[in-house]
Amino acid sequence: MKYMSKVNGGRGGIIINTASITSETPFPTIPIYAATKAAVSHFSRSFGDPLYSGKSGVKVIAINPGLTDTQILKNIADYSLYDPDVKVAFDVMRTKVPTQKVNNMGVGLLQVLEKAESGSVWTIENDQPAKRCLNPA
Ligand SMILES: NC(=O)C1=CN([C@@H]2O[C@H](COP(=O)(O)OP(=O)(O)OC[C@H]3O[C@@H](n4cnc5c(N)ncnc54)[C@H](O)[C@@H]3O)[C@@H](O)[C@H]2O)C=CC1
Ligand SMILES: CC/C=C\C[C@H](O)C(=O)/C=C/C=C/C=C\C=C\[C@@H](O)C/C=C\CCC(=O)O
Repeated sequence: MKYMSKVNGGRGGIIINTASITSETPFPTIPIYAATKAAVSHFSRSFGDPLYSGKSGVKVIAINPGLTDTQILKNIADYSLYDPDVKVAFDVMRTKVPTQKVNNMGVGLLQVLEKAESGSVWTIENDQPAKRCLNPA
């Protein structure tokens, strides 16, 4: 921000923070992970306010990916509280929710870069276009 800000002679820009759809709803299998993502989303909404972006010319935006086919989905044990039933519960959840291809994150990100206002949060899931996430819904 220090170097991007127009206040300091920078050119402005866009910061995209990666949250998760787990930031929007209680998520018992990964409570600490979900809480940190809620913080990322909330921080982006606040720091993206025109109070800051109006002067700096730097937009701050968050994205909430849904389940996406990457390595992190194989590392659930590293992120959950210790309980042998947690991995089972997570795997059951995964059978009920579609996992999107990584490519859709790239497509959705371009859509967000083109149209998102500073302070907005966007969900990208299920191989669908990016959709603005309103809070409260
Ligand atoms: N894959 C999914 O279903 C979802 C992923 N996300 C978020 O997307 C982002 C990217 O994750 P993925 O590509 O899915 O996972 P990934 O496991 O494929 O990639 C995560 C990368 O972060 C790196 N990393 C981990 N800890 C680090 C550290 N302390 N310092 C520097 N690098 C570190 C790892 O080496 C790895 O390259 C993460 O913030 C994740 O929480 C959000 C929602 C859903
Ligand atoms: C490190 C943890 C591994 C993956 C988390 C992943 O990166 C992530 O952020 C996204 C998860 C997305 C989940 C998508 C589906 C949500 C479905 C809801 O209908 C289910 C709601 C609650 C589930 C309760 C639970 O499993 O804890």
